[in-house]
Amino acid sequence: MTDASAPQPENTLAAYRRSIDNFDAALIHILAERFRITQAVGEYKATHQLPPADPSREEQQIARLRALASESGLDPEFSEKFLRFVIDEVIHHHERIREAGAAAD
Ligand SMILES: O=C(O)C(=O)C[C@]1(C(=O)O)C=C[C@@H](O)C=C1
Repeated sequence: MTDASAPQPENTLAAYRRSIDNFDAALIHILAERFRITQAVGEYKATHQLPPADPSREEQQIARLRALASESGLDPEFSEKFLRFVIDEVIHHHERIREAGAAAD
C-alpha cells in the first residue's frame, strides 16, 4: 500500500525546480537593472573623461559583499568571484562606450 497523501518524489523535485526557476528569473531581472544603471554610468564617465574602472571602489564593494555573504551563509569566495565577473563585464562595456565616443569625435 502506498500513502496517497505522501508527496511523490517527482512532485517534490518539480516544486523545488519551480522555485529555482523563479529565483533565476529574478536574478536576470536584477542583473538587467544593474546593467541598465551601469550603461548610464559608462556614458557619464565617457562624457566626463573618467576612467572605465575604479579599483578602489571595487575593493570597497568586494569587502562589503564578502561580509554580507558571510552573514547570509553564502561562500564569500563565490560572492567575490561573482561580483568580479559582473564588474569585469561592466568595465568592458565602459571601454566600448568610451571607444565609440572617441570614434565619433
Ligand atoms: O562605480 C563605478 O565607478 C562604476 O563604474 C560601476 C562599477 C560596478 O559595476 O559596480 C564598475 C566599474 C568600476 O570599476 C567600479 C564599479
